Amino acid sequence: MSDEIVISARNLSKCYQIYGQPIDRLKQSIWRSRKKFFREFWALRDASFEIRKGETVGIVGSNGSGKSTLLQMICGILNPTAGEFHVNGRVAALLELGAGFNPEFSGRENVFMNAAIMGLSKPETESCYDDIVTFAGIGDFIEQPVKTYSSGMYVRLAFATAINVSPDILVVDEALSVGDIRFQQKCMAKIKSFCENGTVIFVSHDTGAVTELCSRAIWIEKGEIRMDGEPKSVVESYHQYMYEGDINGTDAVEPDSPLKDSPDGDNGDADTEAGFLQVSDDVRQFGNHNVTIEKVRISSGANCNGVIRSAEPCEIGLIFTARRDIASPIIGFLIKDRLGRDIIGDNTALIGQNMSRMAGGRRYRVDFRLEMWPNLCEGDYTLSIAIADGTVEDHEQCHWLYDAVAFKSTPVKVPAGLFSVLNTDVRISQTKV
Ligand SMILES: Nc1ncnc2c1ncn2[C@@H]1O[C@H](COP(=O)(O)OP(=O)(O)OP(=O)(O)O)[C@@H](O)[C@H]1O
Repeated sequence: MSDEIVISARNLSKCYQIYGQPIDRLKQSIWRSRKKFFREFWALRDASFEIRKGETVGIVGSNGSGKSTLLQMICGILNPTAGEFHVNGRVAALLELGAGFNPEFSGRENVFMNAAIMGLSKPETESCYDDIVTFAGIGDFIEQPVKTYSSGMYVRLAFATAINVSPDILVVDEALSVGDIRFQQKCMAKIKSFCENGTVIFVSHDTGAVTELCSRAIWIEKGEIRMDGEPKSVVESYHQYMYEGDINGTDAVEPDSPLKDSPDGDNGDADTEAGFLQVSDDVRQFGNHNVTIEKVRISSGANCNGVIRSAEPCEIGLIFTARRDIASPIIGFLIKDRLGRDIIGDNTALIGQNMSRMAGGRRYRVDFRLEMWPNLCEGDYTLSIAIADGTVEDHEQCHWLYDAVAFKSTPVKVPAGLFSVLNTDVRISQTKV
């Protein structure tokens, strides 16, 4: 990444005019600015940021938060209502693929026309033409009018054109549908290789892809930038916001309210709690605090919270106190890798474990026993733990601890991907030729 700023936005805003009924539009055109027949809706307000050359920026946010509006302004498809905006370089938009194609023109003519719109000279387009045709893989159809193309062929050619004309900035909407699974993977591989050197802006609901692909993330909510920074923290705050939406209005007790004494008088036992780590205050966490997770442990044999070896049994344990009755507890864990990608997770509801009501004022311990720790890539991982009340579809988060424990996982054999199965038989047979 260089220091060169390729996109800069200052107080960028977009306001739509919402008309109650179609006739109001006509009235507005007659009355002009003397009377207002619409209400204003600010899809984006005061967005300020700078994007440097080589950055891969993921944009996250809930539905209708303003992500596409921002992308469309970056690509010049929409004009801002207010604010300043500068783009330094050629932008390839993978948004509405093929929107600029003329159906009567052949594929070849459309490639040249689109490339010209993106600022390429004829010799420049000629030099990348073969790459475009090879990437699109539509064979002789390239000489046919695009109105004869299937929808898949249409987007293949549009994608191939956009990505092969050496753009400086690639703008991608994840909702982009680019044909069959093989072509989608080819597109993702192309986008990933572009990410290595080019500048990419990437809108996605797949927060795992954002932490994996991006060097920076911007979270937009209700038309405003809520957070801009390192992808893992931005995604965690966004997740937290999404869950807190569920728990608004609950009469949660204060996190620091005194705990009731346990009716059993059982407030911890040094022997049974061996290896458990006290949750420290600096662990990122959220929830309504109807439950407080106090201690956590991941262990394998004699190893606690340090190194977990593949193919060995593993236990994940937590000790918590219910401050209120929890009618339908769901307890789960999530293992993430160093890029924040979710690798393994499970919870009592998915396991089918029947969980009875947990009584307020009592202290509980839950242990997950994993028969065999999977063969994960060698590296650093974290354990997140959560307790919710409700069903998988509809619940309140009581206490969620992000990355409560960090540990290393060592494989029994080097996996070719993120992990591998533990035992694979190979059978070789031969016949005479
Ligand atoms: N042409 C338009 N006229 C009026 N309102 C619009 C128009 N286009 C978008 N909006 C509104 O602006 C808001 C932001 O829309 P936008 O498409 O940018 O959201 P988004 O974050 O991309 O959503 P999603 O994740 O669902 O794709 C939404 O409330 C949407 O209804």
